[in-house]
Amino acid sequence: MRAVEEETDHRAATLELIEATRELMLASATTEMGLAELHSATEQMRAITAVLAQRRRPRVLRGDFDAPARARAIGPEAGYRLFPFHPVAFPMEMHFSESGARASVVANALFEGPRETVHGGFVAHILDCMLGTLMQARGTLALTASLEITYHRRTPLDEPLELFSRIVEIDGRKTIAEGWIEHDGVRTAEARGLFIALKETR
Ligand SMILES: CCCCCCCCCC(=O)SCCNC(=O)CCNC(=O)[C@H](O)C(C)(C)COP(=O)(O)OP(=O)(O)OC[C@H]1O[C@@H](n2cnc3c(N)ncnc32)[C@H](O)[C@@H]1OP(=O)(O)O
Repeated sequence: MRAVEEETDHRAATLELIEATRELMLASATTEMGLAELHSATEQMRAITAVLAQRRRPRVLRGDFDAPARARAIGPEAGYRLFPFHPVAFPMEMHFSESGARASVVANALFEGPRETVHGGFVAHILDCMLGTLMQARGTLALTASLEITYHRRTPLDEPLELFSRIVEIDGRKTIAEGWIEHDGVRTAEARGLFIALKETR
């Protein structure tokens, strides 16, 4: 995979920290260790938090706005990782073609809504990311004005999911994009979004 963004050592170290945080979140939420281990782990985590909180920035680090466009210019072999510095965002890497985008993901236990099923809000988050980042990759600074999600069937946890998005129509500042999630070749959810290009430059 070709690296799209230049990373300073500090950003690279932050990436690793965030990856470790994701692993910690899953381990914490699913551990069946005994009381002693739970108390001890909590104490250690609070100690780590105290160290990290000594110097903070007000917001999570952001990726470079142009990085998706650079990935799209390279072609589908280039991967663009969304929200790499944000442990709560759904971890996904998008690949762009001339006309659309795709990604392959697996949703773990942290994203469960109904039993064994991805929460509908995370489905919307994933699809909004697929549509919005495709807009970004096309060089348009646009926000979601509306997003309609149709949940056809349950989107399963711990199973390979294929994500897709494409542009349907462009009319001045308005773009309609659609996206969908497939499991085993069957669509579980679809999205249709209206994006409005901002008047101001970023
Ligand atoms: C810097 C990095 C940025 C990365 C962005 C990635 C995107 C990720 C996707 C997201 O999650 S975005 C976050 C969720 N969305 C928002 O917070 C958007 C909140 N809404 C707004 O900020 C404004 O309503 C919006 C920018 C969408 C539109 O306001 P404007 O003042 O720019 O638009 P205006 O009111 O002039 O309307 C322009 C056209 O769009 C139409 N329009 C606007 N909102 C609409 C709507 N909701 N439904 C239908 N049409 C709508 C409006 O009628 C009009 O049509 P006409 O040109 O034909 O007259």
